[in-house]
Amino acid sequence: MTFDLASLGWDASHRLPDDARPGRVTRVDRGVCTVLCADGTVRASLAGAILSAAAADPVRLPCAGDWVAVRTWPDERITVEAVLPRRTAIVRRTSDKDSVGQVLAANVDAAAVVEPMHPEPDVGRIERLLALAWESGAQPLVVLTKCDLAADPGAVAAEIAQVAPGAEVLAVSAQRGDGLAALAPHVAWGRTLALLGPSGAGKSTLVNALAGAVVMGTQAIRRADGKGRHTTTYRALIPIPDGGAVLDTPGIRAVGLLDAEEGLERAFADVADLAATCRFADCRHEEEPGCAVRAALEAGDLTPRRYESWQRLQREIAYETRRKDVRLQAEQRAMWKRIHKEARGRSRP
Ligand SMILES: Nc1nc2c(ncn2[C@@H]2O[C@H](COP(=O)(O)OP(=O)(O)OP(=O)(O)O)[C@@H](O)[C@H]2O)c(=O)[nH]1
Ligand SMILES: [Zn+2]
Repeated sequence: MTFDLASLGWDASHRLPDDARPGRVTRVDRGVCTVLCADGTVRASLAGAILSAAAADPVRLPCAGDWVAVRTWPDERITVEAVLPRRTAIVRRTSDKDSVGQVLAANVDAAAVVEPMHPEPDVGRIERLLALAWESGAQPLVVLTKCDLAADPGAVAAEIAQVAPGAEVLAVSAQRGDGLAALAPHVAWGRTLALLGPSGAGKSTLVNALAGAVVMGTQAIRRADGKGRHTTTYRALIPIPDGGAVLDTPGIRAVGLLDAEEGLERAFADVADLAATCRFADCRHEEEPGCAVRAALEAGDLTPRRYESWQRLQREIAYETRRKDVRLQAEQRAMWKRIHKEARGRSRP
């Protein structure tokens, strides 16, 4: 089997180590990457250089969507030798314990925040995921699924557009095929669309509709064979027959933000623009005179819900960034201690 990597957006200007060939990671399971190369799909383990880089920073681990350099050894073993520089990366904070980043998807051109219209979209979750999407460097959009179940899909889409400045908002029904044409430009030749959303939002159903075939197990199918509720247990990049790819992320329950100030500014451009016109540059939007944010709240141009959502996400980012800095400082101190100890050991007669 041969595969045209250009259909997935391969950029031939990437430099590869000698004896290595390019490929794109379609999924990762416990350190083993499935990589789509020009001569077909291979399973590859991680080279030592990647493992040691990842020990210092888990963001260096390959993830779905990464372009990598693959090498086949004389004993037929296949390894991923390097992760090529990412154009875009969707990074979340992993656990609440330590402020560490985890890449959910790499090199995607568009990042769709997928949220069901029925029973009703979770506006706060859309805002949070939009901040993550903007931060990634990809073009964010909002895909409202299951529009066949909504009484007035147009009204819901218009309402969500209010909290998604700069992002296209689409209403789709994978079941009926409604609205899918509007997504086509994002999964065209050379382009990759990532789907971000909660379990049950209909991401797998959407992937199948876009791929024109059943490539992902959906919840409905899974229920039939009595398995668990969360159907997508891995991140997967799915090539689309006419070129392009969709990258499905697992039903992510919690998405923490980390170092996402810029993403937040973009996702809340309306509020950030207001804040920029407050009389004082360091306005806390409390009692200060000439506060444009308070004025907008009083005039009803800004909803208290959105204002509070913005403040909450700002606080979260500030807190996590501080925690990460503290952790990095502690790691650095531990490293210096070790170096000094070793040096003392060596200088002893
Ligand atoms: N009515 C209607 N139901 C849909 C539509 N799309 C998906 N569903 C249903 O919604 C449920 C969840 O869909 P999935 O595609 O499995 O959801 P998912 O986001 O992939 O969930 P995870 O795999 O757990 O992350 C299934 O029962 C689907 O049949 C749609 O357009 N209309
Ligand atoms: Zn103000």
